[in-house]
Amino acid sequence: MVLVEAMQVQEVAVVMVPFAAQGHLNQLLHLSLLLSARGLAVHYAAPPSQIRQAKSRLQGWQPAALHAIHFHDLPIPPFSTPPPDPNAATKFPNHLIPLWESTLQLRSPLISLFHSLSAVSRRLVVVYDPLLSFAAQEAATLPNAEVYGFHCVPAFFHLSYKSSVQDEPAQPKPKHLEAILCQSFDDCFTNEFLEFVTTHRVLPDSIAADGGLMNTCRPIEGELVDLLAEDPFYRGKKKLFAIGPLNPVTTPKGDGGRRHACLEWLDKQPPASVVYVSFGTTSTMLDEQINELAIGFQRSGQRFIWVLRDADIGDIYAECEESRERKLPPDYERKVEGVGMVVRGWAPQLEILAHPATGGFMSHCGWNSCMESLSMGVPVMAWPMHSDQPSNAVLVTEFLKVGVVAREWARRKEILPAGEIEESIKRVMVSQEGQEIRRRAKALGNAVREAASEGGSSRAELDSFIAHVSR
Ligand SMILES: O=c1ccn([C@@H]2O[C@H](COP(=O)(O)OP(=O)(O)O[C@H]3O[C@H](CO)[C@@H](O)[C@H](O)[C@H]3O)[C@@H](O)[C@H]2O)c(=O)[nH]1
Repeated sequence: MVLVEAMQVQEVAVVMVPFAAQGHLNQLLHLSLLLSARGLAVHYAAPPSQIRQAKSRLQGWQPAALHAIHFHDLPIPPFSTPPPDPNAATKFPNHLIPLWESTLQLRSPLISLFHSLSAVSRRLVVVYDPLLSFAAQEAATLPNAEVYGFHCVPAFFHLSYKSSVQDEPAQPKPKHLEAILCQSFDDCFTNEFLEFVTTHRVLPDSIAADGGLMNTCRPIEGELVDLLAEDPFYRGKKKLFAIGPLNPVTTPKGDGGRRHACLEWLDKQPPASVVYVSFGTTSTMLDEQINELAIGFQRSGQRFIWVLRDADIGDIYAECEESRERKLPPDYERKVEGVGMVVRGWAPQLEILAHPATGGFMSHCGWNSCMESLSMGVPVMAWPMHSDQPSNAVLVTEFLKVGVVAREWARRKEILPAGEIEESIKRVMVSQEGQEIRRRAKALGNAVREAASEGGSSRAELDSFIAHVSR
């Protein structure tokens, strides 16, 4: 009986179609590993440099786990990889648009892949990023295919974004959520990106999706997932599976290789004493702001690890047309030695957040960072930059109350002075108010980890998704 079930599972081929950006590649790679660990045959299809990037930056899994995934390097035409512009009017990574334009050419190699897998599988299950919804349109033409949209952002973002843009009357919301969900955030996206989305109709309104998968969970926003499931797109027809966090929630053990120096340093610090600072892979700070951050951290007197890097370029393995030297105040790293560490390359964020010495996270609130922080019980100092981040910051600080706003969205065009940076660090790390925030973050972390463990709600929804696609 067990053997028959296992064979049936193998008759299902799951194909992941991630959008080309670290925050998107990463979530679908975690999901691939979760599904393949449960016996499904998983295929991950993307341009070669994106696959290489996703694999090399994976955290929380033993590298050998990757051998179970079938990676498909799909060709795309050459594209330019300009550097990010720190002086741009908004922080949205417009410099990635040439890459995204080029990934529109994935349609043809994807069709070939879908056809060949469909021919040898009882069922083809395509999990696609809605920013590449042509993948769903193509797969849906095959008789044995099912398509599931994968949402890289929380239900909160969908609900608040829909409230701000939709022409039809907004979906009624419970009174207590009305104010929090109806805030609108200007300038989250650039006109160039919105034009890209509209011109290529990468997000058509009515994709024939069979359901949706969300990297979120009931302890974080169960009520909001239920509300989203009431949306006319899902109501009564399609199932939404809240299966997050997708990142491993037990302290990652490392792979026996050399540990990053910042982890060795963290080992020597007192519990919950270090502020981790990182603004993800799509944001670039002005030199003036870097200077204020440096002074603010130093003045706060708190220990810190600061990941000081620009946004990724389109192909991180290509030579960048120009690279910027990010200056710190003179002799800064020597002056903060023992208290603060500046990391200029890639930091092991998941391990840092899971480390008992980490007590707070100054973050741009990208959804991976939010989920990683929420699952490790680390409170947030929110500094949103673009996209879903302003609304994620509201979710974390106003709805969940596990963080403070470090930089208000309304002040996005200002250089935030060192004094205010110092203040938000102290609010979380050492104030009376911070004590309560830290307590809530810890309790939520426990609940999120339970949700992802045996008997938890996210595990049950993942089981239900696996049973559904393997039926
Ligand atoms: O030195 C570093 C820098 C980043 N990370 C990891 O990189 C990921 C960053 O992802 P995220 O926090 O989501 O930020 P972005 O890279 O900015 O992600 C983009 O994609 C996300 C998912 O759609 C959106 O929520 C964001 O707004 C969008 O900017 C996380 O897993 C981090 O752990 C590291 O491990 N080390």
